[in-house]
Amino acid sequence: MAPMGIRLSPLGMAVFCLLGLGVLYHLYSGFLAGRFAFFMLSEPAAGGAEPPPRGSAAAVDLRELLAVSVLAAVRGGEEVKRVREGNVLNEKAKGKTREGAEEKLTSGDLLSNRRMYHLLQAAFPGVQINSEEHVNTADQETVSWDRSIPEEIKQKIQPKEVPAESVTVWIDPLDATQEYTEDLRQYVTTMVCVAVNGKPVIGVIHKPFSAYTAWAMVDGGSNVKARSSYNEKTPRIIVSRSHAGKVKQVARQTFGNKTVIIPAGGAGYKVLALLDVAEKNQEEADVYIHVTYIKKWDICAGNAVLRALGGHMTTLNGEEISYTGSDGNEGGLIASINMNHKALIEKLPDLEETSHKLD
Ligand SMILES: Nc1ncnc2c1ncn2[C@@H]1O[C@H](COP(=O)(O)O)[C@@H](OP(=O)(O)O)[C@H]1O
Ligand SMILES: [Mg+2]
Repeated sequence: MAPMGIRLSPLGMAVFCLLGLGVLYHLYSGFLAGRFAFFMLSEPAAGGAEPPPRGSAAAVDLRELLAVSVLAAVRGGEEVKRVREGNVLNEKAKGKTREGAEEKLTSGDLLSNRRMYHLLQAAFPGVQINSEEHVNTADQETVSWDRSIPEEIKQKIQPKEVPAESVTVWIDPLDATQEYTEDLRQYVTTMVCVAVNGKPVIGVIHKPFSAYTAWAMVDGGSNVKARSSYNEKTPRIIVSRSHAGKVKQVARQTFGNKTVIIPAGGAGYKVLALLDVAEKNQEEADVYIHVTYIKKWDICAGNAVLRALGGHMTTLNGEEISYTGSDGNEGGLIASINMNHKALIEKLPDLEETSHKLD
């Protein structure tokens, strides 16, 4: 039997060619070409977020967010400094911590918060912003961002888009308020943190009284680095001076009675103490430990900076802290860089047991 042959009529051939041309045109100019170009140009988003379609209204560029975060920390810091130098703090008590310490609020906190919040909110209206102080939305401060990106950020950081809904920004308009009221200016910082899907990705820590700013972005770059060495055997431990709880006992139980303990104000200041910060009023330490309850705006920026530089900040049980949802962190914290963080955690006493023994 002869093999079956397929014969196309001339009309069939023409239809077939037209269809082929249509497919080629679609590939060249349309949807797929755009998608291919996007994947060629961008790396996976920081924090594991799926990259949104390029140019989509719901996308935000992390490099732009970093630039605005630095600006917000600096502009907020101007208010913090102005109020302190004017000596009219209007100090109030806004409540008490769980341990019974008075939580203070000053005009420095409120004016800095107002500036930082409105600047970030106007630049990124689609992004969730959590700030330490209450924001009066009717009281719109018009601080706008001129969209300029500082040269150093442009050189070190590539644009990186993520979906706006994956981002949570945490603002601390004045860290170390207690020390601010005592005029211990060296401890005071303003901080901004950007979390993507709960992971801290961008951290900015600014010292308003010495015009020093540290920033870092995970998988991006930074203007600050780790020190060249740390003392892992007998680390100097930096701890809170005004919300200490049992941290000194925990540090001594872990590292011995001779351990050097440095009490200091501010979570931002204590993270900077672990880094190479050329600042005359900055102490140095090897590990930062905090045992009482603390809020996420106090620790997110430091966590992002440490993570970007290869360090760690976890709860005392070694769990990562998620920067979405509730604003509190219950599990204490331990922060280190260029050390075996897991080994540090294993050395810590069982906290439940410790708190019974120490009561
Ligand atoms: N037990 C606690 N409860 C509530 N806030 C706490 C806390 N311990 C520390 N903090 C806050 O964490 C920041 C750093 O604390 P410390 O200086 O004691 O290390 C301070 O933030 P603010 O100054 O921004 O309020 C402080 O209020
Ligand atoms: Mg704070």
